[in-house]
Amino acid sequence: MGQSPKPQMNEPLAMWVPSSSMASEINATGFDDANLPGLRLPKNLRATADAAEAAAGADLLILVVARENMAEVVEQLKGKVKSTATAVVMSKILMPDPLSKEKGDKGSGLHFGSEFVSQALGIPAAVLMGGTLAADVARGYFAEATLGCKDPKVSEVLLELFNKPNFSVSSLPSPTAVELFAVLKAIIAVGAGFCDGLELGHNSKAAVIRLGAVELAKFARRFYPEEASKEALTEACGITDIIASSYGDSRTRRCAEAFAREPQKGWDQVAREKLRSGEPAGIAVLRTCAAFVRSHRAESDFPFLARVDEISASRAAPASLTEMAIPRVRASKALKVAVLGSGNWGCAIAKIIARNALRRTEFQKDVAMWVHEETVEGRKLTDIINEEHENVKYLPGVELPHNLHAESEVTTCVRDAHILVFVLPHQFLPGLLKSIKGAVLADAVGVSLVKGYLEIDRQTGSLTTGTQLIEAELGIPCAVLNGANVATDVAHDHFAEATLGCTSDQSQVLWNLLNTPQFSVRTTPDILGVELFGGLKNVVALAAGFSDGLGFPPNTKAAILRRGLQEMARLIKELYPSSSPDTLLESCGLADLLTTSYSGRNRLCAEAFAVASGTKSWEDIEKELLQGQKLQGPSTCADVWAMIEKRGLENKFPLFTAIQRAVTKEITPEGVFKCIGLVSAT
Ligand SMILES: NC(=O)c1ccc[n+]([C@@H]2O[C@H](COP(=O)([O-])OP(=O)(O)OC[C@H]3O[C@@H](n4cnc5c(N)ncnc54)[C@H](O)[C@@H]3O)[C@@H](O)[C@H]2O)c1
Ligand SMILES: O=P(O)(O)OC[C@H](O)CO
Repeated sequence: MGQSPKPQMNEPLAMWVPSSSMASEINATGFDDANLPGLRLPKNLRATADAAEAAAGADLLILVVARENMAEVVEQLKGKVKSTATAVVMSKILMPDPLSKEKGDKGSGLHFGSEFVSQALGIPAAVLMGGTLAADVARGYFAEATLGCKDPKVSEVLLELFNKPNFSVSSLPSPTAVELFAVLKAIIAVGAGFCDGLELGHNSKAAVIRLGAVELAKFARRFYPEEASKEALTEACGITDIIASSYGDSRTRRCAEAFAREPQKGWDQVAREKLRSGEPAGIAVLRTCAAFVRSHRAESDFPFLARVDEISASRAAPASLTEMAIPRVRASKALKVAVLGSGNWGCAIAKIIARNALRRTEFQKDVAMWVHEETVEGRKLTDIINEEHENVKYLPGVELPHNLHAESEVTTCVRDAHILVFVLPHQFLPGLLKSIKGAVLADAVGVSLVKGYLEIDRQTGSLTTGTQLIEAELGIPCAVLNGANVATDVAHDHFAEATLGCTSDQSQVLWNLLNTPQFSVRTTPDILGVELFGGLKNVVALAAGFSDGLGFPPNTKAAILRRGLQEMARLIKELYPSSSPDTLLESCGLADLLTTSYSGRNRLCAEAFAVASGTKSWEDIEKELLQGQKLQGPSTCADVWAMIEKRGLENKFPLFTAIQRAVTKEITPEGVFKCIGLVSAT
């Protein structure tokens, strides 16, 4: 490639296939029915079962070979490739490094595909990997990938070769950085598949994916400190690939789902039934990586990996995936708790709080819950809740603890309360605060579960968040709890995680109040980071709903979520430069974006909005689909947009800008994807 940097793509393109009968079939028909049924291959493609013949005279060798064929293909190529050629490896392969003992402590002990190919053929190897489920890429739907290439000149040529309007490629200077995420993400897809097989619901799945992503970043930092660039996680080879393979129909996820349903079948049988082949590639990656971690005696630092490995080796039951240690309780004075709000999430969290109050001596046993009174089938909602222990309108079918008391008088509810839990739709927060001002204890503490309260000063563009408003109006400190918490799943005790942003003096008591074995709370001092991630995901979830409404496949949806997550983090940094970059990987960040974008109300309504093609208003859709619950995305979006516009930041936030234009019908939902360059060829 050195002498001729621009490959000539108009010449016949040779493609190696595993058998001569397959080669003849493809050359005769123009179709590869085994791998890509129904799609005609380009006319200049010529199949051959002889790898050396396919590679003869080539400047560029694209290796996109199944794991089980890679060694054989490379063997056939040895000594037959041009010494100036470059390989581009797309196969996601991991093997134990045969040289690791000789390398001693310096050796990583793992061998990725690019290193294997480069060493065997004596030529440089780049990689190209991302959220690229093949069938959808072949059909022209938008997808994105990351090129890992050491040589900047070669990188330029490859970017030109691969970048298309519907296939967006960016580059990093290290192939290993790309492979670390794109290959090891298979372990996360195994965990995601287990969640699907166990039917754990979206919060649990988002929590499992988040735990996996955190461990993957930690693994990279620990064992590949030079290559592990922070960016790789938030590039297409990281977040996009993790999401596409955990939610799309990736082979690893599909097999793991089947294994969790019937572990007695074992991987071989599951793979035969689901893939018509042997053990899926992701399981080989999992085993190799787990053995490597054991050899470094580091299992206790990678509990997610260890647990997924135990389940896959039938040493633990699939259901143990989300087991958590039972927390210890510290006794102190009995605190009165008031829950302000009684909607879908209000009742689900009140159930947790009331159960913890019964168990733990530091809380008074009776918990008060303020209900915005209304009549349901001729009866007061407070009476129904107090007599039948069920909120039949907002959380039907879930029994509420008997020590939870519904109260319609808000000042009675907050009287003498030490802890005020704010959990109502953001649009009603200012009204509530006005009505309780002067009625709360001076040493009370607030904790806000409200997502999306962002008050923008239209003159200056300055921002007041919900916790800031509570502190200013009531003169009490306020913590925040946000996370991947679709309420109905939490109410049914499916495992979920949440992030508690609070000061150190509040953290123990609030954690004791909110944490349970099924609702795992992690604390951070980054209060505003937690709160803003919780609000901003409402906006990105609208784009996820548009993607579903328009029928876009998993690669495209994963790409829009990655772009959204980037803009969320960028806006938080812009507003609060001291916020922690680590908050993105807490439940309130990545995991909440996932659960909302796959099963939340914002997603649901935005999908309906896209399907209606401009014929329905948001108000009508909310009424039709949410049975009295509240949609937050469009109004949060308007607030975010006001902030962006006032500060002149449109260019830095193209996705938020485009979503606002679609929400207000200035452009179509499809226009959002076009505005940020996600164009599908179909
Ligand atoms: N539902 C979820 O899955 C979920 C999960 C996590 C966080 N959240 C967040 O929690 C907050 C509360 O959401 P929710 O799901 O409990 O509410 P919801 O969407 O179920 O909203 C209905 C609630 O609003 C109340 N209401 C209606 N008019 C009112 C008024 N004028 N004044 C005061 N209250 C009024 C209703 O009585 C009812 O309690 C929101 O910020 C939401 O984003 C929701
Ligand atoms: O249903 P949504 O879209 O309001 O999202 C619900 C929760 O915030 C998910 O954590």
